[in-house]
Amino acid sequence: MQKLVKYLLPYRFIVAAAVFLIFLQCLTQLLLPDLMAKMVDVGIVGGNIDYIYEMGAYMLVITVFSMIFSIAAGFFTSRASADFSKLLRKDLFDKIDRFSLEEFDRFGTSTLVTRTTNDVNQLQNVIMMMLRVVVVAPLTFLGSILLMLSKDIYLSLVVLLVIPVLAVFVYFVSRKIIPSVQEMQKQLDNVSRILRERLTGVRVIRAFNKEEAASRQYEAANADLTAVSLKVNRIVAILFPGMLFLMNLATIAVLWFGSFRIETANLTVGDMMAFIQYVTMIMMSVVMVSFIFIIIPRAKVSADRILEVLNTDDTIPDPKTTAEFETISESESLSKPENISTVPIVEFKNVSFRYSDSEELILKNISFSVRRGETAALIGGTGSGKTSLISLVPRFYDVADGSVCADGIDVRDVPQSELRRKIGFVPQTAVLFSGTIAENIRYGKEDATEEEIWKALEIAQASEFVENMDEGIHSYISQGGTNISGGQKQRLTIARAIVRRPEIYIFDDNFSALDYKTDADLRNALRAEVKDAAVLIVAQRVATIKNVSKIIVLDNGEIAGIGTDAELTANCEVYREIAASQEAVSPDSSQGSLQETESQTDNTETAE
Ligand SMILES: Nc1ncnc2c1ncn2[C@@H]1O[C@H](COP(=O)(O)OP(=O)(O)OP(=O)(O)O)[C@@H](O)[C@H]1O
Repeated sequence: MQKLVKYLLPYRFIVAAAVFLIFLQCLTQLLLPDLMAKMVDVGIVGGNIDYIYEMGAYMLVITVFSMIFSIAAGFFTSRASADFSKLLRKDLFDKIDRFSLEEFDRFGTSTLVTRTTNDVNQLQNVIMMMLRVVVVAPLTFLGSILLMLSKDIYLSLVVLLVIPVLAVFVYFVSRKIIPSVQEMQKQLDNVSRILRERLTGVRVIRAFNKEEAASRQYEAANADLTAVSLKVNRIVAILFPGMLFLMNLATIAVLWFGSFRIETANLTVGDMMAFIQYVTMIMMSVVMVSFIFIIIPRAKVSADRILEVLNTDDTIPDPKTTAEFETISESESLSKPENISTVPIVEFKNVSFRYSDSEELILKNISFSVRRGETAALIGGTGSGKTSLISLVPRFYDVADGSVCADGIDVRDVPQSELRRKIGFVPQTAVLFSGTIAENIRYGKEDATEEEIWKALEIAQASEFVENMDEGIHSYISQGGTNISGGQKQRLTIARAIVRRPEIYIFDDNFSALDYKTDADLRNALRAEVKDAAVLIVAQRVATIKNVSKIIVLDNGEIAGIGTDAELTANCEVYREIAASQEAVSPDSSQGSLQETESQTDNTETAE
């Protein structure tokens, strides 16, 4: 937890001011019992009304000051703790933002959300309390004891005997809380994970009439969380009445022994009343410390969870010494075709790959290359490794063996931002963010003009439906793109990649969600636009990739064949099987074949 203290350092002056004000407030509190004792002994017992007024006025002024110090300290502590959590949340967000997909897979999204929100809030609350307690508790404790001793040593011993009993009680009860608090945090993660899945999958749940099963699962998780919260609260419920009991016991002891001391020694009634106040103050400081015992373990759990994120080493770091891509301007590259066709823009050299959580290789010995102006289509059964393969190009994951090169340079040797600048990636699941269509498209190119946006939409076959929207490209997309159709969403994500004018387009099975005509129109428009770029495309339908010069057939993580449709039909058993299975289930598949819709010119230059 100490490691997180650095987040308070920028606010050290605010913290210092808060601590100083709390210190002053504490001193004023310690003055009051003695003034009250004097008021009782001289004013009440001695019948001196003026003295009562005088002491009363002192006490009033001190109380007002105490209140002012307390309010000002409150402002400063809340300021420091709020700023602390703002800074911590920012750092957490920045760290998570840099995570590779491997870390996302490892942590899971819901726990990252809880850590950035709930756990940071826990720490914020703790800091607010701690700033007060670390000053008030020791100062009140020691101050009260010294003042007590100055009045009557014998009576003080009675009180001092009760304190260790209280401390031992607090220690043992608090120790019981720590594991339960850790468990509570885990259960909270579980509830938020289930809630998230249920909410995002609400359509599937309804379509399959699984509401009951879903609510049973949620109820079970909820019950687990309730059970562990109850356990923690039960312990807390024992702690406070227990402490109160001991406090009352100490007060009774002071009254009992105090009455003897009044008779036998020279203890005054006022001093005994002050004694009772000191006892209360001492006990309250112990209560405060015990409260720390409860909140510190909670905060420790939160701090550990936050530090786990902050200390996670990037599994995909940028290289220390970076290579640089050769910049070939567009005009140059177009005018010198030899420049652009000799070095493959994407090359896989004996690549093997596994996810960090599995032993098994997902890709084995993959070698192929794609040149500028060339399209390569990946086809293969479900789970054959197509998505995994294309994820290696933007370096979402690192290879286990071999290498992936972009423009002749290993992707591990260039900064990721440089690498990704070359790539227009369209993920399998269309993801849009809350904001306007233009804002979403500008994720691809920050400074894209409206003209460029419309052009990209046109190529992606999205301009028509955007035109029909009330505010065109300034129409608002609600969270996750729920106010547009799945196909429309998909086309917008394609436009987002196109606006970037990348050198490498990667489409992860995005066209199979479109109808055949839109699919064909989009490919035609794209082919005309991306003459200079390489296109890597995951496809499901053989019929739509017949014109592609390089079809890569994946089977169980291995390349089963590379070639044109004709070559593969002649030589690749897996390809024939895929084609045959699709013809068998889709008698009209030939209608959508690009052979019929595309005018093929040069089979090395076609965009799928
Ligand atoms: N993040 C991950 N962690 C662990 N294993 C994964 C992960 N993603 C995919 N896999 C596994 O890797 C294998 C290949 O998955 P991949 O998604 O690459 O296949 P695919 O060919 O794209 O499938 P589909 O056509 O269904 O999209 C599968 O066995 C899958 O279970």
